[in-house]
Amino acid sequence: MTATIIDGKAFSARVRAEAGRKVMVLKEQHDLTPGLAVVLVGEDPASQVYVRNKGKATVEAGMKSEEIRLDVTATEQEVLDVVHRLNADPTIHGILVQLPLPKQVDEMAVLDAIDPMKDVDGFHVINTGRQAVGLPAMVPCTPLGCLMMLKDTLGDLSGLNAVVVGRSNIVGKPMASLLLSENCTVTIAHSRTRDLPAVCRGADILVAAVGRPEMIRGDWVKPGATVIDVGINRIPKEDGKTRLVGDVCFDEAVEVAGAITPVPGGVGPMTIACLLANTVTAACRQAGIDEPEV
Ligand SMILES: Nc1nc2c(c(=O)[nH]1)N[C@@H](CN(C=O)c1ccc(C(=O)N[C@@H](CCC(=O)O)C(=O)O)cc1)CN2
Ligand SMILES: [Mg+2]
Repeated sequence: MTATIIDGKAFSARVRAEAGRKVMVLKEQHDLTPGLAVVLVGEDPASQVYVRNKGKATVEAGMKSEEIRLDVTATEQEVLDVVHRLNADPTIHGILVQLPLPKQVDEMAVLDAIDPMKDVDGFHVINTGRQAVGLPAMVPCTPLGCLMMLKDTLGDLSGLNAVVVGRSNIVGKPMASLLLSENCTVTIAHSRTRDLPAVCRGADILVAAVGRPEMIRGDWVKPGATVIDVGINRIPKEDGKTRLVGDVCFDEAVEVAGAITPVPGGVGPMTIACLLANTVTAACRQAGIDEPEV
């Protein structure tokens, strides 16, 4: 039996459309236009594409979009100055600093400088802590998108065994915390985990976020499990071009899993859709109004 393919592209279109409808209500009923600022430091080609796509999606949803580009040689202070200016700008409700940053800039210092209310990436420790203890928080976009797809596929997640492979601050750890909030029994596996294939085989929900192309094989997957592949790895093809693969060997896993996200077209598109959703949420919270029901 082959798995159901979870279509992140179609799902993300619905999330984006919903954000757009909410923006329309906010404009009409509250004279509020949510604004998102994205800061790009340097010229990393993939980051340039993501930032361009974020700007386009923001405008398509009817929001204000501001893009700030700094040279690859920018100092930490220059990046902090931009963040401070955006923190003080009342037309900007969401601030995102595209990662990775050049090595002379301390990522933690920059993320820590963003006003937690405007932290639409959900990377500020205040938001990490608030989410962990069950308070309203801004939730990181990629794990939020994964959770939406899981709930759409499985309904109630209570009591399911979830294994998250990877312990990064931007995906693995927040993903595990969100799954715990949904009453899953959660294991975070990583490079030091003993017998990783056996750990994965115990998972009803398997989230792969290690950044290693096709590391998770078909025989690591429990029959019928739901597999969420966060990996985006560009690998060389024989013709000299490249192709995109996930952290899961899709062709093997699709024969075993109950449902699986493809790469591309799975988790990736949900990241940008959730960014729009988070910007709407941030704008409403800053204005002290309930998020519109649409
Ligand atoms: N400040 C942040 N930096 C980064 C984040 C983030 O959430 N916040 N995540 C990633 C990059 N990223 C968004 O920024 C992102 C990655 C991939 C996709 C996407 O749609 N991927 C497509 C394939 C695209 C391709 O062909 O390369 C897919 O999976 O279908 C969207 C956003 C790191 N930095
Ligand atoms: Mg750095």
